Order: sequence, then structure tokens, then C-alpha cells
Amino acid sequence: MDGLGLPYRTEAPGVDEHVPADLPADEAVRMLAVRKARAVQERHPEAWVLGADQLVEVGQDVLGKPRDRDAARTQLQRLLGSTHVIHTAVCLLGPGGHHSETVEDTRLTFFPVPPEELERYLDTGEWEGCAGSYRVEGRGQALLQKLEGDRTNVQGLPMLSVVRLLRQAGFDLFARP
Ligand SMILES: Nc1nc2c(ncn2[C@H]2C[C@H](O)[C@@H](COP(=O)(O)OP(=O)(O)OP(=O)(O)O)O2)c(=O)[nH]1
Repeated sequence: MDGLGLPYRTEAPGVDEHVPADLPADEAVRMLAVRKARAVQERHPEAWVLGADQLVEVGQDVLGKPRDRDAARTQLQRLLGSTHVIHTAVCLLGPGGHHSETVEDTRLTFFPVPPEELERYLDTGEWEGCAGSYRVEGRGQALLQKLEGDRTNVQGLPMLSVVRLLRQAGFDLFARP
């Protein structure tokens, strides 16, 4: 968002993030992005509000943020040597009832690496706060064999989708300051 040059503030939505356990990952992130955006919009009805949520899907498993190093190890053992999808939903709410939303999917394939290398990656601490326990812009890129889709999506906010929603809502992204 800094790169876009748009003035913005961040605000924790403070919502309950529980969703039905059997909800597919792409529907879960969509539901949470809308729930977050609506919670902030209630406090700032005249503002434009962008809500987002992200989950990792690998096979039948849906991964959120690991609670500790052991959970991060389990997540990475599931991801290494296979292909997974990062789903990020964004929801843009604005005055006059504007509501647009989308889900961006990025497919990533990781190299299979030996347990010792996995432990060294865990030592970096990049697993903290990230669904899937890796940061593709950091040392995690050494695990990455292939990426299909929007790379910014992997870093939490899919900028191709964000720019499209903002333009569709009529934002002038090169407005004179
Ligand atoms: N690779 C990478 N991922 C990031 C970065 N910042 C955030 N993410 C990822 C981590 C999470 O999977 C997702 C959401 O990040 P945050 O926890 O900052 O957002 P939010 O407060 O919406 O999370 P919440 O749903 O409330 O737990 O984006 C970053 O700098 N690098």
C-alpha cells in the first residue's frame, strides 16, 4: 500500500475469526475478509475499507498461522516437495453501499529438502505470523521451486486484485497530492 502512494491507516478489525470447519478455504477467506471490512466500516462509515484474509490449502488440509515452532515444522513438512495454493480474499467497502470482493490464488511448489535444512529454515523465525510458515520474500525463497500467479499475494495482500478493485471503485491512483 505504501508503494501505491495512497494515504491509508490500518486498524485491527477485532472480529471472531471462527468459520465453519467444513468451509472450503476460498470461501472461508472470503467470509473473513468481508467480516473484517464490515467491522471496521461500522466504526468509520464514511471511509473506504479494505479487509483481507489468507489461508494455505495443500491437498485436503487448510493451514493458518502456526502457533509455535513445532506447528511450523509440521506445516512445512506438509508443503516441502509438493504444490499448495495460497488463497487471499480482499473486500473493499465504501460510502453509498459500495461492496466489491475477490479471492486471489497463487500456486507454489517447494523443493523437497532434508530435515536438517528444514531446521535451519525454522531457525530464521520466518515462520512466525505467516500462514504456511514461510516468507517468500525472505530466506523462504530458497525453498521455492515454482510460483504461478501474483507473487504479492504470497506476502499477504494481492496487489493485482487490490489495484483492480480500487480502479473499479473509481480511485484516481495518480491523483495530484
Ligand atoms: N511473506 C509474508 N507474508 C506476510 C507478511 N505480512 C503478512 N503476511 C501474511 C501472513 C498471513 O498469512 C497473512 C495475514 O497477515 P497478517 O496477520 O498481518 O494480517 P491479519 O491481521 O489480517 O491476520 P489475521 O487474519 O488477523 O490473523 O499475510 C509479510 O511481510 N511477508
